[in-house]
Amino acid sequence: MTALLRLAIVAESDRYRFARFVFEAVEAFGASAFSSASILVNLMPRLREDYRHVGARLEISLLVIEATLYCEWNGKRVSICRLDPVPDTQQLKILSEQLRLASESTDPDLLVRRNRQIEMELEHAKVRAAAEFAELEARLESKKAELQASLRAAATDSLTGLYNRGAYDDRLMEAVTRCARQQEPLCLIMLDLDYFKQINDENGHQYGDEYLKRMAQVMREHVRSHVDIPCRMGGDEFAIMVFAGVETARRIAESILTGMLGRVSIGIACLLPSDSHESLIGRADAALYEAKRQGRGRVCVAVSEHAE
Ligand SMILES: Nc1nc2c(ncn2[C@@H]2O[C@H](COP(=O)(O)OP(=O)(O)OP(=O)(O)O)[C@@H](O)[C@H]2O)c(=O)[nH]1
Repeated sequence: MTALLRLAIVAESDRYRFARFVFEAVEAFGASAFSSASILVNLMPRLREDYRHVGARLEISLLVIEATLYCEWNGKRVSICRLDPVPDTQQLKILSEQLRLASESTDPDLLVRRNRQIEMELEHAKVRAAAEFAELEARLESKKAELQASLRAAATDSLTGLYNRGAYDDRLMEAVTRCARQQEPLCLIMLDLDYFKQINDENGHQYGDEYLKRMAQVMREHVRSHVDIPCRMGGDEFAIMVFAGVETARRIAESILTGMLGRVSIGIACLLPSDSHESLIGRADAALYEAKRQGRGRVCVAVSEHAE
């Protein structure tokens, strides 16, 4: 006995599919299509009855037993036609494979199962992709944070937390260019602690460090946060970019002087239309030098500055 085809009848239309496969087999064996058709005509209502009786699913097979093609379901067997010549094993194998492929490609049960499988795989792929995306995003965020932290570190003086010399140079260049183009006020305040060497020598380097930190704190307290830019140039030298006129800069400088108990010399220069950033630094430096020269602990404004 060779089973050529097993099919599940789960919908009315499956009976017709089965009939089509029977005809394919009859044709392949070169048997009489006419007599097979008349048998099928009688068979179809019986299948419908039995399908309705079982309710949901009727398993049906197409078999070759010796020289006869049969249809079998629910323990019932109906002969479709005699096969002459008797097909050999190879022929049966090829036909059975053909029918299997044809029935699988349209088997509603299989299609539903395949769809479910595809849906499940898609769902898994979606979940996997979402997880991978979230992980990628988290990695990107942490890289971004790392990058921002290292950029901040590169621009920050580690002792005081103020901008360092490199950042000061960049920011001043930008500020001069922008303020000159937009005709906005910019003052540069240069500050240098008085007798800091002596403070260090008398109290130790660690005390000196704390003193530098104190200076940074006083500067922060008196500049306008998120507007003006305080920096540590190196050693006991500091600077502030003040985005305002000379009177505001002077007020800030006086407050810092008071905050440091009069022990800092301060020079101020304001941006002139003819200024480059070097000439602005030069005049602020000269004003600071003048403050030192006059005896320290004071604020000097560069000579060419106008009042606000
Ligand atoms: N504690 C400490 N000292 C520093 C640091 N950087 C520089 N110094 C010291 O700061 C001192 C600066 O001395 P000077 O340039 O002579 O300045 P000064 O003693 O304030 O003199 P005047 O500015 O003329 O009043 C030196 O002794 C440096 O060693 C630092 O990060 N920490």
